[in-house]
Amino acid sequence: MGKTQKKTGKGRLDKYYKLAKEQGYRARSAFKLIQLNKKYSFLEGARCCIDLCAAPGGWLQVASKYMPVNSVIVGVDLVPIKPIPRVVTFAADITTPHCRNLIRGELKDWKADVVLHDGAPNVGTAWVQDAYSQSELVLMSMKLAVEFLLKGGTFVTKVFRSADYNNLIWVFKQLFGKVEATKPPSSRNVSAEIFVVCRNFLAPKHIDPKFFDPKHVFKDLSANAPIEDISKQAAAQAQVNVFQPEKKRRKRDGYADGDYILYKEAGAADFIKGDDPVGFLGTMNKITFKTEEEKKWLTMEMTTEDVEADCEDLKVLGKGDFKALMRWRTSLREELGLEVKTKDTEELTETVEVTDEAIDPEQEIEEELARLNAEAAARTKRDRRRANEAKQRTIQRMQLQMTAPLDIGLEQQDQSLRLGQDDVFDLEDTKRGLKKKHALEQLLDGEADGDSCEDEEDASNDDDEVLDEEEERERKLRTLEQDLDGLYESYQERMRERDAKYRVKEARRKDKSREEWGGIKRGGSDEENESDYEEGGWDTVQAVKARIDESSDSDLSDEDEDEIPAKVAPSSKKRRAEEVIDLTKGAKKARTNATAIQNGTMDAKLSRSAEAWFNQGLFKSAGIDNIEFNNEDEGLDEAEEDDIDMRDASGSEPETPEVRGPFCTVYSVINNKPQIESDDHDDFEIVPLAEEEGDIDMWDVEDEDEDKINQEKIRQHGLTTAEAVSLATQLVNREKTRTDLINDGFNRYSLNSKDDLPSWFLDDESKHYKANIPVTKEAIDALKAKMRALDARPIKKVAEAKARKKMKAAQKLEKAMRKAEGVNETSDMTEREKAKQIEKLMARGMSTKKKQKEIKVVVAKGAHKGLKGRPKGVKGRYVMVDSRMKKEMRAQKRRDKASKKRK
Ligand SMILES: C[S@@+](CC[C@H](N)C(=O)[O-])C[C@H]1O[C@@H](n2cnc3c(N)ncnc32)[C@H](O)[C@@H]1O
Repeated sequence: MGKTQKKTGKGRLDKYYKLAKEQGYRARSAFKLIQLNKKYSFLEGARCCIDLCAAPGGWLQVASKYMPVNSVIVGVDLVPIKPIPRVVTFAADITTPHCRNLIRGELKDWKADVVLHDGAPNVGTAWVQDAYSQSELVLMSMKLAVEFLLKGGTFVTKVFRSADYNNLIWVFKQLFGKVEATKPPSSRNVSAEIFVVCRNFLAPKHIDPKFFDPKHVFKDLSANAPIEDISKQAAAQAQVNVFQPEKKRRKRDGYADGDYILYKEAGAADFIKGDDPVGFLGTMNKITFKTEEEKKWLTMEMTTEDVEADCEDLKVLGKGDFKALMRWRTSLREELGLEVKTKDTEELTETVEVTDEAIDPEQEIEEELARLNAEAAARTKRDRRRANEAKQRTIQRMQLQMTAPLDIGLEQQDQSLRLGQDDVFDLEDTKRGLKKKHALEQLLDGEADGDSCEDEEDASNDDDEVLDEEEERERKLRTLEQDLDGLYESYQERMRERDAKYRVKEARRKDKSREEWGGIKRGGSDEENESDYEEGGWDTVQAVKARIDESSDSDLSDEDEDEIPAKVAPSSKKRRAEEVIDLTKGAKKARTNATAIQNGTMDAKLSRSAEAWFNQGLFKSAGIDNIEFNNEDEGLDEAEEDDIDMRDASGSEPETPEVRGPFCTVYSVINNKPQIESDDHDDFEIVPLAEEEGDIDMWDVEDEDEDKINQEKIRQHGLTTAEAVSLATQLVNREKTRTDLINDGFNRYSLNSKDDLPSWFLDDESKHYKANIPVTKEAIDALKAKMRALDARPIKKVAEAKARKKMKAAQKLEKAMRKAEGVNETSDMTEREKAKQIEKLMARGMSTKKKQKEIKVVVAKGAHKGLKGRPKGVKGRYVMVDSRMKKEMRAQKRRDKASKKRK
């Protein structure tokens, strides 16, 4: 019972239902159109679309989303549709001329590029009748479509697979160039619906009206096969229904013709005494107890309340209920003497086909041997793989100093026990257990119908299954993960398509993630191999692990250890030299900006030691381009400052460009990249890499030059996060040393295995699973001050306008001065006149007042009366006024003048 209800109840609330809710579509059917459009792309280029049978409006929402902005969308349905932006809707029956007129009125002489039809008549009558009216509705919608469709247009319709299906397709093919039937993934499998996409409307001049006449297009249902044939067909169908009640709704191949009545009742006697109880249960809705004999059966012991309830409505029964009814029938028949017990058992077991062919015993032994061999091989393979995995894990832990050699034994013990490493709660195992138990119960019950036979087979195969269960589980997990990955990708894709904000966020996140821990950094690399050396600690460890495996579990040989640094060393120098140049620039900036807080607000907050640091000559001496920082935590070595110039005159690189300074370290820490250093000298300790690049998992580093980019960013904007500022301050104040920071870089967040983890999970982790770098109050205050300073700055346009004004004033002044010089040099003027003239010129040059252009007032009288356009003889700007206005203006001027004088 339960199963059937699920399909109609919560079972219907599938992922598309949830997606529709999530994305604001009114109906899950919206996804059908989305998927159809994805396949055939008919909406993107359409300028006019008619949706027939559009309520509640899911398809209209999709059309409005995917069609160009100015397109016309019209929706019609029997029931009114809630308004949708830029969609016109009507409530009308699509089979009526009224509906046609409404659409015509809306479209005027426009033609539609797409006509959609997802109509479904109101169900309730027999299915065959429903199918018929559905097909009829399709025909009607096609009639409307061809009337409004543009040549080359598309008609999308829903049809049900019934006897009329082929006829409909034939008609479509007469009118459209391409006709394809498809079932989008969002259409439930249990539904017989299919979508036909008819493209390239041929727009023939004359269309035979018979194409739209259901009588001609479809078969006459009344002229069907005789009733006995129909009932036989129904009975055959019913067999399937009884043993697989959950499948009884599958009607994709169409229903038996002529089976008009949906609700059927029959007496219990027909069931008990009839020859075909299974067919009976499949076709009937109810078993009645009307006759005296039947009523007597009701009082019998075997007719339990459950049986009675089951008889009430056969359509809602599950497999178990049908079995119960069959058992009831058998026992009643025994009671009535219609059947003897042995025969009954026979009957029940007759569905079990035992194909007991004579098997050669030798062949049997060989087969058994082969099976056992295969079993043993599989087991050995599995054990070996597990042992390898455990070994790799141990080595990795040892490398990270997480495991003492003593632990190894413990782990191996765990491995041998295996139990401890399995999931405590494994659904699959539980299921299998239940399955076995069920099979056992069935055997004890002695049930022997088709299904129990299946179960028995299952039980007998269980031993074999145990062998493959591990693989099976892994396979399932893989499939599940792939599915999830796929879904996640499509989710991201959708988000990207829909949401510009999301794209920006993603881009920002990627930017940010670049600043996060990128693994153990190598000192440098060859140009061409640079990207390989960008890899992180985990990959490096992985690579080492791979090598260890290759050299059959032995530690790295001395040879290997020597070999790799030798390979890397020359390029590392070059790389470091490049960093020096970048860093020195960073340091120069830092000098002026004090720990890269460019506005200097941080200065006040810095401790004395920090001040001392920034007061060093290094920061004060202007024009220093190349500064070498000492690699020691103690700060700059005076002696080494003399060796500041890293490049000789020819620009060639220095031999030993050993440069690491606090800013470099801060930068590394901001990037969360610990750099492994040896204690005794300044060079990096190179963590050996595997030779085979293919073995190395790449980090998600998108830009090979990310270090440079980040350094550039810091140079331009300073340290922008509170974490970075805190670390920089701590470093400068000697509260932390580089070694501390490097050690901090190895945290529980940085070296997790990323093996086989799905991308959606990694994405999520990269957002949230990271170390919390402590921030100080001072750092936050400094950043706030920086932001305040930024806020206080005028906006670009204002600044530009001011600058323009300033420039113009300067130009004016310059011009005045030039003129004044000219006046000064003239000989035909007295000194007094010259001085006066120069004073005048300079006053004009200094004045910021704009000379207002004169506007001529023209009175609209005489020749100018009623004149349109420029009056004759008037040049420049003018304004037409009537004489009154002119007088008033003159009076105003007089008054102004008088009041000025009085002042
Ligand atoms: C499956 S729904 C359509 C869902 C719609 N495509 C959506 O996405 O929201 C079928 C619709 O067909 C409508 N319908 C059935 N017969 C109709 C007719 N003769 N004229 C207009 N609409 C009809 C029903 O009212 C029902 O709303």
